[in-house]
Amino acid sequence: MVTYRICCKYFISTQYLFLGSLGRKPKLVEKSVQSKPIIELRSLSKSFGDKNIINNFNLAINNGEFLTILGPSGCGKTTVLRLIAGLEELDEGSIILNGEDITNVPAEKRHVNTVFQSYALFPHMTIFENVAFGLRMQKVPNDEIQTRVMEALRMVRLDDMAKRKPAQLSGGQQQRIAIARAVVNKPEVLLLDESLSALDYKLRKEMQNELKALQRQLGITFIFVTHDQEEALTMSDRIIVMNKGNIEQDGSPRDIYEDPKNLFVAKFIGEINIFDAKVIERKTANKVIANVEGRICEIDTDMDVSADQKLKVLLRPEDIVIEELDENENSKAIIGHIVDRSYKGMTLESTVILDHNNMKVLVSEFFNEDDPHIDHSVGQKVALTWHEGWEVVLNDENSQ
Ligand SMILES: Nc1ncnc2c1ncn2[C@@H]1O[C@H](COP(=O)(O)OP(=O)(O)OP(=O)(O)O)[C@@H](O)[C@H]1O
Repeated sequence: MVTYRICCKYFISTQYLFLGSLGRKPKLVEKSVQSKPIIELRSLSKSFGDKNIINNFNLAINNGEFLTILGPSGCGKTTVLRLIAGLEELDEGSIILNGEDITNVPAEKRHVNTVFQSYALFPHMTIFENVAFGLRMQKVPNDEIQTRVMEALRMVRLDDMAKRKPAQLSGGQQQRIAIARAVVNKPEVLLLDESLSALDYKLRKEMQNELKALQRQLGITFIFVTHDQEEALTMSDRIIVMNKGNIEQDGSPRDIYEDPKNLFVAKFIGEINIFDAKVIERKTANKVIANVEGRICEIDTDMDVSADQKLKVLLRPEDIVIEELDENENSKAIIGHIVDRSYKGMTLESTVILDHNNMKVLVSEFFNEDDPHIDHSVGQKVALTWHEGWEVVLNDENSQ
């Protein structure tokens, strides 16, 4: 444990220093998925009574992709999933699976399977019979059922539990059985609706890794629905952020976290500090001189801006550099004082109140015992700047 923590600290702090010297965040190696769409949702609309839930919803999901639909409760995530599964009828639009229009194909004939939040295992049946159920309904021969069920159970590493009943399994194991029951039908697409939300924190973390590994191993397209942003960032190749039935942003986890397109996405994913800024003048094609909370500095933007235009500058807690105030050295910084400080394992978090407007700013520093700057304390006057180029700049009028 100690070695692990030291390694982590070393990795993160060296990465952090390396980044600081480069002035940009590290490149991640991202898995490539086939760019051929397996599912196309074309202009979907759905209302319940007179309440419109989904309106003109368009999305192409690539073959082999782990796609997460993320959004607040009630935004329509499950409705999208149920429309794909054929469990709800569309008002308008069409659904294409592998080039074939399946809009009017009944749920049981679609090559998609759903794993729900409640695993819905039959309590009186053995694990084997639970997994075999769909195949028996399809009148698959017995010897083939035997082979396919055991193969699916081996895949989720529960083949030694085939004779048990669901009540004799833990929550995580039951969840794996629900997945085995879905994959035994060899679906082209697996739909997972809040499938991990009933698990406790530790098990949930383990299952996130297992599910991701399983998806890579199976090569099946996964469409995963969650309102948990951390889960979405950890597991997905691509995230769709939804709000009130619309797509706010469609991108890789890194795009969504580091380059949110609007304030809704920025606030929904992780912590963010939102500074008011006013344009002074353009300096180069992608740099503007601006007044950000009283700090005259350069910000990165190629937006078409004019003098005095209001902007928003968005900074994650880890983007901000916090230093002890030295009036001579930090005259170009934003000034405040620390009101709270908390240890988070690999990071130290400070809450800073800005002197000029009492705004609360959250700052996160990677923990490094050798760094004297980490020695800040509550009450201390501090100067805030940020790693050049890490800011996200939004138009004030677009950022509502
Ligand atoms: N069968 C239904 N009849 C009437 N209203 C429904 C029905 N199903 C869903 N709704 C409504 O549609 C809206 C979207 O529901 P949906 O379940 O798709 O949201 P969600 O984003 O998945 O939310 P959550 O994260 O809470 O599950 C909600 O206001 C919900 O009350």
